[in-house]
Amino acid sequence: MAAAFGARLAEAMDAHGPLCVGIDPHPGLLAAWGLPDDASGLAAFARTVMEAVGGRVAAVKPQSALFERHGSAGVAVLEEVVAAGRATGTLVIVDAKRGDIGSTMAAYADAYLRDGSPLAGDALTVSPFLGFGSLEPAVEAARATGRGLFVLALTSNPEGASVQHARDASGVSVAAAIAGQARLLNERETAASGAELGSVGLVVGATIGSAAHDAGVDLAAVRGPLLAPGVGAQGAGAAELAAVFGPARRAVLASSSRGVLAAGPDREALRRAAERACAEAAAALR
Ligand SMILES: O=c1ccn([C@@H]2O[C@H](COP(=O)(O)O)[C@@H](O)[C@H]2O)c(=O)[nH]1
Repeated sequence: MAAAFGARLAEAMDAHGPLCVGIDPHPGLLAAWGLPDDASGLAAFARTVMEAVGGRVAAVKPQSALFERHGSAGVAVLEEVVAAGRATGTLVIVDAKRGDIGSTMAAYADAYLRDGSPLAGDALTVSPFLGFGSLEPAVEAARATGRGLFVLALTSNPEGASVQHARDASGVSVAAAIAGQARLLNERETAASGAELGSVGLVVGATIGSAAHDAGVDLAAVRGPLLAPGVGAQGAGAAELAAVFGPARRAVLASSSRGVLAAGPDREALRRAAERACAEAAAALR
């Protein structure tokens, strides 16, 4: 079995810095790159990004929806991205936000977290809004194969607050309850392995301002990686990263998609855009 995802991610961030480049082939970006909005354009886009940043950043995060919109041929391109990540030693976080009843979750776990599956990258984003316990098959598959999960907790979109900040009768917010469950799993893993970070991360948007504090979420206590989308096109930058994550900042993997991809299709320009975004994130999270 591969080393645990938390340890592999910590090593990748030490080597390359705290940036994940999102691969989001939006129709507008395909057009701006002079590519057709079909599976051939998608493949050219994804290959260009991987050639530009593969082996140079800690992780990439393909957005599954933007591959799925091209049907089975698009999903085949997502499989290519997973393979390219493996070939270049770049961690692949498949952003598919899966979540369902346990029996169906087991099938998602087979697709995205089992050795030998062409869609299985290094980690998967998952949704806990059918109950954290429904994620158990994914937790188990990730643990068994050295993969990781990023559980939605405080998302970067403003609409997320209406659910995530809601409190139960004892005053605990939904986000704090999710963070507490991740913390328990990471405590178990890190107690056994001695690793700094466990493999059950959270998605916490870089755009959320004081929401972690307001919702009673102690991000540092989670002892798991914190995937922070919202950098770049959604408006967050160095100041927001520093303010949102405070004492948890060493666990943060900042994620930017359109903010980097807008520099394409020139590979050198893409590479430089990723380097700039990484340097900014590193300075903010030091
Ligand atoms: O809370 C969340 C969770 C996931 N995302 C995803 O990240 C990227 C952001 O793209 P940008 O172009 O950098 O805005 C995208 O795939 C989202 O689905 C998020 O933004 N917020």
